[in-house]
Amino acid sequence: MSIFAAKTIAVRADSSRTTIGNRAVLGALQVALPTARWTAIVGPNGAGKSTLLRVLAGLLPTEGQVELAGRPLADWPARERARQLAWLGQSEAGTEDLRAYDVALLGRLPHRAWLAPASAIDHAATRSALQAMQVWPLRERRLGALSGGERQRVLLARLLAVQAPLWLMDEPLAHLDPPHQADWLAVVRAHVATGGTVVSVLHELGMALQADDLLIVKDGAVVHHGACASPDTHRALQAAFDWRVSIYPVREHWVAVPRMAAAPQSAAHADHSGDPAAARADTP
Ligand SMILES: Nc1ncnc2c1ncn2[C@@H]1O[C@H](COP(=O)(O)OP(=O)(O)OP(=O)(O)O)[C@@H](O)[C@H]1O
Repeated sequence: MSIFAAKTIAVRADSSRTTIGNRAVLGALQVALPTARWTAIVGPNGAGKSTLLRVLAGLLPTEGQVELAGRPLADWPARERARQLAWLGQSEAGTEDLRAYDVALLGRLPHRAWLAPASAIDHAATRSALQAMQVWPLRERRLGALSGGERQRVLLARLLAVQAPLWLMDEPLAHLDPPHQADWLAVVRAHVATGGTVVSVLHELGMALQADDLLIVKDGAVVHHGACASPDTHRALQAAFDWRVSIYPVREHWVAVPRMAAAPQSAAHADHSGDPAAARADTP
């Protein structure tokens, strides 16, 4: 059983400040992200979303403490931590000459002894991850020779191959077409349904609203953390984007539509869904 199963909080950050160089990028933060839920981190450009994700992953030092499953990150042996937390960064580079198969196999490194060859279990996990992302047929191709979407799916396969309970992902849907976005959502939902935890930075608000919870970041601060379906969360989301986004229900989902600055109020507030709840999240 995963050590996360007994914890209600998968990852927690309690920090007074995070700096990059001499620049304070994040202010004081108290973030506690629950186990077995999918949290999407959203906010305007430059708000500090990627920085926060890197802090949660222990990739960027912060003035304070980050805990993974109730234990300070610094207290985790590196290999054990790498088995618990799978990471996908934004615009990752450095493995362009590797075959897609070998890129996904990198996800198995935390499971392998130093310099030990990959085991049958490692190969099975790699194959299953590549198949889940529908890139098994591309396994012999170099990463650098793949399209943007194919490449992203190989990197997602590397994350899956770790078989970690916690996934931290920066823009996982980058370059993915709608069917592959839907497939990724299904993979995330299956992970969460079996007790896994997902934290992802997402720019596409319609996709972010499919998560369980939103963590809204603005100007280096967390301004809201709440359920995606909550009206309070919708209002906080709109406020974070200076009311330049409208939110409407469509069947069981929420959609977010950018609003043109000069659009007449009546047009910007138009609701074609027929659901009277549609208008409620649209007013400052
Ligand atoms: N290496 C760096 N050196 C200096 N400043 C940085 C560095 N990386 C990020 N920043 C700054 O920190 C702030 C937060 O950046 P971050 O990438 O976390 O924002 P973000 O919310 O993810 O933005 P975006 O939506 O544009 O991807 C920005 O003002 C950015 O310019």
